[in-house]
Amino acid sequence: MAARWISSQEIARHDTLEDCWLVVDNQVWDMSAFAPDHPGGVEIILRFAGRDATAAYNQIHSPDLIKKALPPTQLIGQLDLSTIDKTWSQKSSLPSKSSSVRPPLSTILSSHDFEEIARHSLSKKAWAFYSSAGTDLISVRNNSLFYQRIWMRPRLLRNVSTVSTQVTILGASFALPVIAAPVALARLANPCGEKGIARGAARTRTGYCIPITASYPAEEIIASVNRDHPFFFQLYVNKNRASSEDILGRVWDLGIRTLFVTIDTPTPGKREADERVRTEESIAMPMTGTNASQDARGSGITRTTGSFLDGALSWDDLTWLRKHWQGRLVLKGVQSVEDALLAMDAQVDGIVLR
Ligand code: HEM
Ligand SMILES: Cc1cc2nc3c(=O)[nH]c(=O)nc-3n(C[C@H](O)[C@H](O)[C@H](O)COP(=O)(O)O)c2cc1C
Repeated sequence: MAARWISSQEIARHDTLEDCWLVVDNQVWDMSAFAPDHPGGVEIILRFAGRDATAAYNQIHSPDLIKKALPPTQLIGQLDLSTIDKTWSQKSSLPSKSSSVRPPLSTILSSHDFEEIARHSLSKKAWAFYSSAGTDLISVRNNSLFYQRIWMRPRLLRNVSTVSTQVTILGASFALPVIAAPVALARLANPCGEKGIARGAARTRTGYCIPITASYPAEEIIASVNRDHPFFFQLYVNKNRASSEDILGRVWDLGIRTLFVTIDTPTPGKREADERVRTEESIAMPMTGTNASQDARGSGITRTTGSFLDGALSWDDLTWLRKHWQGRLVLKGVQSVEDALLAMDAQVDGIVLR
């Protein structure tokens, strides 16, 4: 088949995650499907979307990798060299080394490494949001100290040549006894947002509790995963109960059967670091219908998106919840023995501490 010649101007128009073309050695590749799964991170691909990535690509990869990694159908043509103008040449030089370039995943050894890299590579606002905690940070600091009090008492001389981390949690079978917690607005850290987390969870057969505060609607998150996986869903109850009922119906229709209802947030926390860093772009939560904004007090994402939270929620509302949710019910955020006992009396299927 004759090569299709593509002008630099046309290539430049395909510069988004959903519609992402990239040039390597004058060949034009459609990276839209591969970009979110690029082992070197989606950001670097996005940075070259609609541009010539030859120099950056060759610094890292061998020339034939691209043909091995991408199906031939993604090769859509040849850069028409006669259309190269000044704008194209300028954009196609190597970008200066920026702190937003993250090291290869394989070099990250622990969650402390992740935290350190995030501190330097996230936007100021994203870092303030994810790393901040309530008021004087007393709970968050002490939580880490309490974790350090948990010690193992190893029993030895057991045959551990084959071990299995396989586990069943709330009726769902996982490869590891770990569930990724619901954390709002993952898109602040990466354009794939919760879709990326969901894909990773499905690929590694680990749990993920999709938050109502996600940056994508649950429908889009689930649709981006190309295999069956038992996802959980986290609900903050809305003052407008009809809105919560609608969400519960949507989540059920997606095949989700386990609901975590967060009960420790009758009102948004006072996250001071998050208040202090201005919100530069509009940040929406499609399922809560709220947007991050700024006012005289500051730019706290938690506060400005949390106006829907229902401070009137009480144990009596479990009857209402049961009426609209036939699946498993977990209460998230229990912090005292007394409340754990009340949860048992209410016959919920589980509790999450803190
Ligand atoms: C243009 C098409 C590209 C394709 C098809 C592609 C494909 C891949 C593949 C298959 C890997 C897995 C490891 C390997 O086999 O080497 C990888 C890793 C990686 N890629 Fe790319 N890549 C592309 C462009 C780029 C560009 C432009 C950069 C810019 C710096 C880049 C940076 C990286 C990095 C840093 C890794 C590290 C992986 C690790 O060790 O964790 N890639 N890429
Ligand atoms: C930035 C951030 C956003 C969070 N968003 C949510 C949320 O939307 N819903 C929820 O139930 N919990 C949310 N949480 C709480 C976490 O799910 C988790 O319970 C908490 O961070 C304690 O776990 P950790 O010690 O592993 O951080 C959030 C926590 C953080 C730090």
